[in-house]
Amino acid sequence: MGVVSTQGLTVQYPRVRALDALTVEIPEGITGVVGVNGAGKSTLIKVLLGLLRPTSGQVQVLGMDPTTHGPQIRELVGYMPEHDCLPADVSAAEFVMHMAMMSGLPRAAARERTSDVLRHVGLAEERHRPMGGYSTGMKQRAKLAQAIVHDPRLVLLDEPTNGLDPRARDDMLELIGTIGHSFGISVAVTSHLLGELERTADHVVVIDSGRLLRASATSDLTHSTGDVLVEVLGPSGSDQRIGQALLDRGLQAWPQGDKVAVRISDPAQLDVVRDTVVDLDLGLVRIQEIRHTLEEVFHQQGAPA
Ligand SMILES: Nc1ncnc2c1ncn2[C@@H]1O[C@H](COP(=O)(O)OP(=O)(O)OP(=O)(O)O)[C@@H](O)[C@H]1O
Repeated sequence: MGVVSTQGLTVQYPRVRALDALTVEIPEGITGVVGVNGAGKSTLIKVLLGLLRPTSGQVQVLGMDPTTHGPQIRELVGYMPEHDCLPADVSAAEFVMHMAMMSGLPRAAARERTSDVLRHVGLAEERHRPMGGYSTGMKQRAKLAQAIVHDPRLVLLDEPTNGLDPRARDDMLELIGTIGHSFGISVAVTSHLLGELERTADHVVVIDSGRLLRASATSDLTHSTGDVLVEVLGPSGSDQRIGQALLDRGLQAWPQGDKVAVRISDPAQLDVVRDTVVDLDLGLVRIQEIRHTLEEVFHQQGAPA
């Protein structure tokens, strides 16, 4: 069984049905929960934490029902809220330590875990400064630190890359990868950007208007296009030479940046590519499979991205 499973989960607000008969399984590992703003992602997280009672349907988080076992679930689950909710005049060290003790850790253990976790998220140096003076990226990392300080089995991250510049966003995604793959904490991370999580998430759940659009392993969605990208090392113009030589040998090839894309319909054609590079006395850097991006998959299907 997955870390989260829902059956026919419905949440009706007075005017909006935020979740509509949602049946989904979130397995161990890193799962991206993707949907446009208003799709119902935050509502799902609130139900999973036992903070919001569903109108109908069933939910299990780590095998427990949040409507009856909210406190037990919150002991084993970390939560990073979407919006800025950090007290401005408190330092990250004080705040994360406080959250660790709220989760039941004794003072000495809480202090040790706080210092470890702030180091993991890259806030070791700034940990004694009031968080009001932090950049958005630092605030997001402080929110992430409090979500994992009690070493949960599952962490729910609500739009952790919101408001970050591209570099801070990449750092955050890398950190999420480390939490999920090296620390062994399962992660459910929401995003309104379909393509953002494809390198980090093992699984993708796509929600649209409170309904499940798609749930599958990321690698199943981003399946191979059947084309490869060939990168060679040699004097300038080597990519054109290799492209022409491949065309001469009957392959379909076309330039892509400073590399050459080649259509492969038979695995033996990979040998032809390799031999052609050798015959031209060029260095073969890599032959790389070209995969569909998540955005391409969904745009082809006419689904929202
Ligand atoms: N407390 C509430 N009362 C009434 N309607 C709500 C409430 N919270 C959310 N909604 C509505 O429910 C729908 C789903 O909202 P939700 O916040 O779950 O979506 P989301 O996918 O997380 O989007 P966002 O990233 O913008 O928060 C939206 O139409 C929203 O306006």
